[in-house]
Amino acid sequence: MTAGPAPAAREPLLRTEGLTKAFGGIRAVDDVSLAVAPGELRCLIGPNGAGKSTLFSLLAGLQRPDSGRIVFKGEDVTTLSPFRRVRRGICLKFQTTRIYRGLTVGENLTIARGPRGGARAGERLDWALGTLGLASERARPAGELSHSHQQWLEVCLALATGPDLLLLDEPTAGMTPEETALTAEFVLGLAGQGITVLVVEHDMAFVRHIARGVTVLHYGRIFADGTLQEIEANQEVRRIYLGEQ
Ligand SMILES: Nc1ncnc2c1ncn2[C@@H]1O[C@H](COP(=O)(O)OP(=O)(O)OP(=O)(O)O)[C@@H](O)[C@H]1O
Repeated sequence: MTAGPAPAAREPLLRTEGLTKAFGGIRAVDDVSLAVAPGELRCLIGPNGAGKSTLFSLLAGLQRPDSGRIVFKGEDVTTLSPFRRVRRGICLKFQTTRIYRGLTVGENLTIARGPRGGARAGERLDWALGTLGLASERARPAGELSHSHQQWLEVCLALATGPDLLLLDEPTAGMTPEETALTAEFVLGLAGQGITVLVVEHDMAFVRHIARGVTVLHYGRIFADGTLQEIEANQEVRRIYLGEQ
């Protein structure tokens, strides 16, 4: 049997080329070239100050890079505003909550909802609210929710925009191990529904639960990239990040 032609490489959903952002003398993000395939779920890890949040803020358009490009679905979005990126399908869930605490859960969701995604986005949102225990809380002021439910509401608000690429910055911060496990299951569920997800996370229990591709940032650069197994077996990563000698 003769071998057929090699399958065409899949066009990444997101690509960065030489992305760089400095603050004074510190290169927070330093020449980062990254490709994320459609439907991929990837964790971004690295020591404090490695540049993870800055990279996310460049991807979401909250800051402009000094140099380099961001290409999303084949379009150069490097100079687009955050609002226009959301319209194109990139949405960031912040590390800290940005909900309107005095408004109800339902009102927060109404404000966040955009024109993208149609019925499918609505179904995903209903699934998310049910999975995270928020479906019965629609009439409750968001400020009365527990810490974890506020975090989850924030994820749902990002989801309400109908994203193709969801950026989650430390979604399990301050959560119990049980809440962290539920968040990991939920993120796996999101990926199962075709949403591409990049997650910055310090909690290795979460990263292990997800057990997908991992990118390690260190001093603003991509230090290592691979499967969870490859990253955990990498002695240099263990030394810089996992705290081993
Ligand atoms: N607005 C800013 N002004 C000056 N320096 C900044 C600014 N934002 C980030 N930095 C610096 O850039 C570097 C990267 O910071 P960043 O917050 O992106 O790292 P991080 O990997 O997200 O860290 P952490 O895990 O602690 O959240 C750090 O040295 C930080 O002090």
